[in-house]
Amino acid sequence: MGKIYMVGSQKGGVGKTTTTLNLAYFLQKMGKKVLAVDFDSQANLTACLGIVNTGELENTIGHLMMAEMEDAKLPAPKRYIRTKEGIDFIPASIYLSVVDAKLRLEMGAEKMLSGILEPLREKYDYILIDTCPSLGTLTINALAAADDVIITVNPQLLAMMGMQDFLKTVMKIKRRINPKLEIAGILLTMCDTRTKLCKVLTEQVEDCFQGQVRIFETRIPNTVKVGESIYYSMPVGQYSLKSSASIAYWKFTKELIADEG
Ligand SMILES: Nc1ncnc2c1ncn2[C@@H]1O[C@H](COP(=O)(O)OP(=O)(O)OP(=O)(O)O)[C@@H](O)[C@H]1O
Repeated sequence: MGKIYMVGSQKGGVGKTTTTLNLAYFLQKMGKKVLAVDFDSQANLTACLGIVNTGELENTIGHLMMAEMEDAKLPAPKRYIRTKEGIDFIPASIYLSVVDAKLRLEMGAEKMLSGILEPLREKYDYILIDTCPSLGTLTINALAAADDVIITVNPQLLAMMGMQDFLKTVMKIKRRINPKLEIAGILLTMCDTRTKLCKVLTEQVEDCFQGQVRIFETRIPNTVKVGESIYYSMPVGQYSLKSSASIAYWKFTKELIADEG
């Protein structure tokens, strides 16, 4: 049975999509069967996987969520799961924002994504959910579906802002909806160790969460190679295997699954 990771954060632009994409890439390089789910109406992960006109897509995660809400039969997985570079994925589009608005009025709304992903567990070793930067109904759905959360933090932005709110939401969902939910750890992304600000904010995260939440040893460096790889719709591991970000994401993938045996 596959394990479901949510990659989340209350902040935008902190490397959630980049982490989901590269984790998926390196897991499949290790021979694991991976499904990446774009659960953000910005559809950045979908674009990173080579689909540009996302507005024209029919079988997106938004469409599946709508069908789930309406108790309609879901299409067969082969109709909505696509594959790029060995990574299976479910795309997103702006339609997910329509679903978001409808979800708020729906009874038992927090379990919709779980209803879609549970039957897929048996086909995959890992299911990775890329989420939007909010604490709204979509994020709650992702937390209700996940086993573990990877929290991405960019220590160049005000790293601590909103972290406590995000952790409180995770704990609330664990208590009320999804008792198996755990925090896999905090991943520091876009680290520029040459800058004083990055060092100060990294220490702040360590001081605040050490002993409470795991902080991954691997730090993802800030490098132009990531932007370039996204421009070419590729994981950085594929675009530039020897780049510092690629090496770091490879290390992070091994660190993440090391305890799983
Ligand atoms: N290690 C890195 N080095 C340099 N740039 C990076 C790195 N990681 C991500 N970026 C860039 O930062 C921007 C935001 O990254 P990303 O889309 O992964 O964040 P996000 O948290 O998913 O954003 P959102 O919350 O808007 O979905 C992108 O332009 C991406 O190319």
